[in-house]
Amino acid sequence: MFEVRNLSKVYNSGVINKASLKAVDDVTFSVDRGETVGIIGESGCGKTSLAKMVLKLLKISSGSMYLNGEDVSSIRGEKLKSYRRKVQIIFQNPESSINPHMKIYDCIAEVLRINKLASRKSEDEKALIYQLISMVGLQQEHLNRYSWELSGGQIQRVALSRVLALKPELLVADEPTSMLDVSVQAQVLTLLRSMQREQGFAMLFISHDLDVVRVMCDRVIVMFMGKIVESGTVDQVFSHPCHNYTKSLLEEYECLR
Ligand SMILES: Nc1ncnc2c1ncn2[C@@H]1O[C@H](COP(=O)(O)OP(=O)(O)OP(=O)(O)O)[C@@H](O)[C@H]1O
Repeated sequence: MFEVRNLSKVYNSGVINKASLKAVDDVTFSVDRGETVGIIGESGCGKTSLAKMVLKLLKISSGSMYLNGEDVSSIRGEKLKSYRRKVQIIFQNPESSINPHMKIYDCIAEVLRINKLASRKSEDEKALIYQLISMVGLQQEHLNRYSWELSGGQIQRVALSRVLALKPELLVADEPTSMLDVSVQAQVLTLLRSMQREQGFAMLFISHDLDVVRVMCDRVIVMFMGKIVESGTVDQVFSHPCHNYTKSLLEEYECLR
């Protein structure tokens, strides 16, 4: 469904003393419809750079990406617009994707209007918005509030309702619950899984939290200094890690349990 082949990202810096850093180094993997692939690794190993390339927010230095078999590495114009609708992200910090000056109703309506998902007849739009918020467990009274009048978990639900509206083919979840209270984390993760079951999208799940990865993912990719050093099913990687870095990551995890 979605595939990256030999993807790399090199950052160049310095005007006089030119320096370059290979943040993502020759990464190849795929994720299928309905499948969740976890991406784990220490801070600075290149997870976000990889996610940004997948989202086409960052230019790739080399390699290629395919969605449903089509090479999307250098698409532009209408094709890029359509790709951006099919590939969505849920951020760590949901506030960053919700305009604090708009009521929640308008934040959701904005997505429907930009993507022409409901006729502008207010009744059609309202019906779809009511349906979306009920799918993510919010009530109609929340629609009349601003994001700063909601809890972190409720804002993440609003962000999810906007993603649901677009029926994405691939969802990149970048630490989607790390800013939430532990009690709310489980609710949001359960919601994410039920959304995936309903809509069937593929998911790339970036997380530092190995417990969450264990519960959410089918397969896992371990990154170290920009490279994939290990990958496999969650059971394989957690029970029989091969690479020294994965072993130390899991030892640390076992100590904290
Ligand atoms: N715009 C940039 N210009 C130069 N270097 C960058 C840029 N963005 C990231 N880097 C560097 O690339 C490397 C990978 O960064 P990246 O943010 O992809 O890592 P990460 O695994 O997502 O880290 P974290 O878990 O802390 O978010 C780091 O060394 C970082 O300093």
